[in-house]
Amino acid sequence: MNQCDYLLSLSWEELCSEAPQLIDFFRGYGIDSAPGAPSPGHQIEAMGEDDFLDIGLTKGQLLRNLRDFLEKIDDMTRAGQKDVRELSLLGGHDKDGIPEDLVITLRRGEITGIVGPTGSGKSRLLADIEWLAQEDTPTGRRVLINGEPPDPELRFSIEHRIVAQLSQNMNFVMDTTVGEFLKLHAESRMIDEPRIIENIITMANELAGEPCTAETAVTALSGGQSRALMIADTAYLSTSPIVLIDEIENAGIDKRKALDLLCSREKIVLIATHDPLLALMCSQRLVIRNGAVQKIIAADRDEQDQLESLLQIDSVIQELRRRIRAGERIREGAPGILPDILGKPLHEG
Ligand SMILES: Nc1ncnc2c1ncn2[C@@H]1O[C@H](COP(=O)(O)OP(=O)(O)OP(=O)(O)O)[C@@H](O)[C@H]1O
Repeated sequence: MNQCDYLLSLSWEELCSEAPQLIDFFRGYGIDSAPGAPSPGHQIEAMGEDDFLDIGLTKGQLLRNLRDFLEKIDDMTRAGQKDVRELSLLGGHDKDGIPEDLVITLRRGEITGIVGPTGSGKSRLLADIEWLAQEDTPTGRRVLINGEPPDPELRFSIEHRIVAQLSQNMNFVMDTTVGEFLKLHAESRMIDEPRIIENIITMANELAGEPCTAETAVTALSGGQSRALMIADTAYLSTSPIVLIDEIENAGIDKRKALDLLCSREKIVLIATHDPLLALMCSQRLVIRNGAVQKIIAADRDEQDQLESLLQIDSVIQELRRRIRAGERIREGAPGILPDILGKPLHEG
């Protein structure tokens, strides 16, 4: 029995647990689980000429659409499982054409920072990865997946994208609510789990601090809330194993939680940043100058100690921000703020 015949032989109840996406497919043609209806297969068999006229298809076309739909589900499942274990970057040249001495392999669960002066080429490096460059971008770099050049299907496919990009622009133009937006995204991924939407909203609220609900209009989200929602959405719904982030420093979100979340989902994360905290949270950082990676610095114990001190200072800034937002005055010696931290000098390095 082929997959299509098998699914048509299932009862509505069995279908609900084995292939819930098909329930909506059948409903789209008015074939629904009415009381006493044994299975969609039986209902299709019982349909007369007039019924097919009503839905504007012949029985053959309906079954063909069903097969196409099943193929699409298979495709998406395969894309989600596409096993990207490693991402390698091979050097091209800097802005003056001088060769870039770079061979690096990034693995899942690793966060790599990209640092360097304004205009040095951080976003360009992210774009090279997004395009899975093959000496065909201004830098001449090559990107390998699991040690090999990616096949063209992977490079140019819209559905099978293995790279998710979180850009600096997070403006929504859609007139919809957070819940509907996430539902649409989940449906487009053929994921039918209402809990996932709840989890994404809960996580976005943990990251942003200012809560939104499923009923909040996406156009009413602040910059920080939108960024937090996109990060949580990427972590839970995106099948892309590689995540690129261009600057989250000004978004007012909990950066460490955001990185921990992406890391826990076993993604390969690259983040271009000017923020010392974010840079130090990475497992390693690429230092870019004049369009080329000049140095790779791995995180070490000393820097992790510095990070702990910086995080304390950051928590003071966050607390100041919270109090100022709440309309409070800031007084010297206010509990929990200045004296605790200013007495602790940073280690010199
Ligand atoms: N190796 C290279 N060869 C030629 N052009 C390059 C190279 N690297 C970067 N560029 C170009 O230099 C310009 C600045 O690069 P980019 O925008 O990536 O800088 P950035 O570090 O992200 O800057 P910012 O910190 O301001 O966001 C872009 O036009 C980019 O295409």
